[in-house]
Amino acid sequence: MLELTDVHVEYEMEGDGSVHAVNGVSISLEENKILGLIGESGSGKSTLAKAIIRLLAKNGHVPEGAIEYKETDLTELSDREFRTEIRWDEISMVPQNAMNGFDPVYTVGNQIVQAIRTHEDVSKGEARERARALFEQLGIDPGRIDDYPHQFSGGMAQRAMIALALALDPSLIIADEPTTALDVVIQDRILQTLRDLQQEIESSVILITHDISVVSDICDEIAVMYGGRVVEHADVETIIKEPRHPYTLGLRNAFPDIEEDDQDLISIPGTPPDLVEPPEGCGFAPRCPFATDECWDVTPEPEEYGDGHVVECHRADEQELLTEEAKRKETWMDLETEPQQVAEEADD
Ligand SMILES: Nc1ncnc2c1ncn2[C@@H]1O[C@H](COP(=O)(O)OP(=O)(O)OP(=O)(O)O)[C@@H](O)[C@H]1O
Repeated sequence: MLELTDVHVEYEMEGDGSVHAVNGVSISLEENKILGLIGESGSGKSTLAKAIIRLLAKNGHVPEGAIEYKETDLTELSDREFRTEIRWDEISMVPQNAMNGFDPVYTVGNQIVQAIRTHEDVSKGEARERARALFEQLGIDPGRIDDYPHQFSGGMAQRAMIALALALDPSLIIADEPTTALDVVIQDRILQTLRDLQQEIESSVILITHDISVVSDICDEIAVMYGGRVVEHADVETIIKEPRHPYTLGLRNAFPDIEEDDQDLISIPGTPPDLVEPPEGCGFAPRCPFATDECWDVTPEPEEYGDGHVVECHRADEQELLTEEAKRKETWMDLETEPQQVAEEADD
C-alpha cells in the first residue's frame, strides 16, 4: 500500500548549502502491518515521516523519488488534493508531543469533532458520539471530552492524539515517538492499545522510535535508518535475532534487554555523518569496526538476503563473524583510534 522509491529529502540552509536529511530511501509497507522505524537522533526518521504526510518544515522538500500510496504518487498531488484527499482521511500522524498537536484554545472533543466534520458529512451530534466512542476505546473517560488540552495529563493527551489520528479510519497512521516523554508503564500500555486498534481497523502503522526494545514487542517489521538511509529492513524476528548490518548489531548491544544472553551494554562510539556534505562510501564506515577500504570509497547497494531482508553493507554476507565480533566490547572500543588510521590509509 505504501512504496517509497529512492526518496530524497533536503532542507535548504540560507546560503549555507542544504541538509541531505533523507538520502535515497526505498522501502515498502503492506496493508495491516506495523513498521518500526528506528535509528539514533538525526538519522532522518521524522523527516521521512513528514515527507510522506507532507508536513515538512518550510525549508524542506523532496527533490527526488516517488512516494506511492495505493498506486498514486503522492509527490504529484497538489497541496489542496493532499489536504482534502489524503491527510487525516488516508494517512494520519501522531506527533512527538501531543500537547503541541492540540490547539490550547479549544476543547479536545471540539477539535476531534471538527476534524471529523471537515472531512465527512456528518452531524455535530454524530461526530461527538464518535469522539466519545474513540475516547472509550483509548481508555479515556468520555466525560472528559469537554476538557481543554492543558487539563489532560501527558499520557491522556497522547491517547487523545491517537483518538484524533484514528477519527477518520485512516489506512496508514504515522506515530512519531508517540510515547517518549511518558513513563515506561504508560508507554507500554499506549503502544499495546495502538496495536489493538490497528488490528481492529486494519490499518498500517509506521512507528518511529530510537529505542529498538520499544518496537520489538509490537512491530511486524523494522527498518533501521542511519545517516538518511535505510541500512537494514526485515521482519522483527530477523532484525532482533539475525541482523547483518554492523549498525544494527551495535544498536542491539545498546539495548541488551532484547538479547537472550547476559551481555554488557555497549554504545557505538563516534557521531553521525555530516548531512550537509555526506561522505563518500558507506556513511557508517567511520564508526564501523569492520570497515574496509571499499566501505570508505563505495556506497553499498541494497542486497536482499531472503524473504524481504534487505541490507546495505559490503560485508553483510559475513554475518557469523560480524555477530561474534560485535558482541565484544573491545571491538567497539578499538574504534576510537582505528577509523582515523583507516582513513589515512585510504588517502594514501
Ligand atoms: N527544518 C530543518 N532545517 C534544517 N535541518 C533540519 C530541519 N529539520 C531537521 N533537520 C536536520 O535533518 C536531520 C534529520 O533530522 P530528523 O529530525 O529527521 O531525524 P530523526 O532521526 O527523526 O531524529 P530525532 O529522533 O531526534 O527526532 C538532522 O540532521 C536534523 O538536524
